[in-house]
Amino acid sequence: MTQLSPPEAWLQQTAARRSPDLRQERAVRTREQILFAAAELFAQAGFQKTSIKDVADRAGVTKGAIFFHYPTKEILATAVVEAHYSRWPDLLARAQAQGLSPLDVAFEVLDQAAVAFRDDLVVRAGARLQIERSLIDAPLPRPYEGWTDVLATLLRDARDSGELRPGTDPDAAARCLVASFFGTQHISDTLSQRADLLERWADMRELLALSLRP
Ligand SMILES: CCC[C@@H]1OCC(CO)=C1C(=O)O
Repeated sequence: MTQLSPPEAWLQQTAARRSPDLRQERAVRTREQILFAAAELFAQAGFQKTSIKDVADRAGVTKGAIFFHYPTKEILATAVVEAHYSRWPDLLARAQAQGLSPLDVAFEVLDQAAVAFRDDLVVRAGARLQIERSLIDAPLPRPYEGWTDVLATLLRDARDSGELRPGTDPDAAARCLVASFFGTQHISDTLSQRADLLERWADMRELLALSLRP
């Protein structure tokens, strides 16, 4: 007697056969589910204290499903760090779409980054993994350089439009902005899990604006 598939399983198989995209959509959803579960655990416990089983349990999938999408924990951590950096181009585009001056775009994008570092789980996880990068045997993206380049370009535009204090080196100022933001979010994370980040960043931002504007 042939074992009949239960109607639900059969329907799913039929649907999958009918629209291969359904299988692909499900794979994309599973991949995202795993990434967010990993981000949650990496942000809370860090790389070494998070196991693939922990991620599987949190995502509600099997370990096999994880290894299918992310063959190693290092590859999974790299995907989280890459997702962290993938947030910034949209943030910059939104800041640039507001018709602000170059210097005001620089501050706006960092203001919004502060909100993301406080509220966005993937951003928080990526920041922690970068701190723990020496423990992760994988070629993670180099930290800080992307932000430094973007801010240096904005500050060069600010200089060229007379918006920067005369004699200010845009590249040096960009490095100072990155170091100031990094240190502010790191101290806030250590002391309050970033609960007070917006207030701390507002204090730092005020001092930086005073030193950068003519
Ligand atoms: C904007 C400051 C730099 C930023 O702060 C935390 C972190 C994670 O490594 C960063 C990066 O790599 O760009």
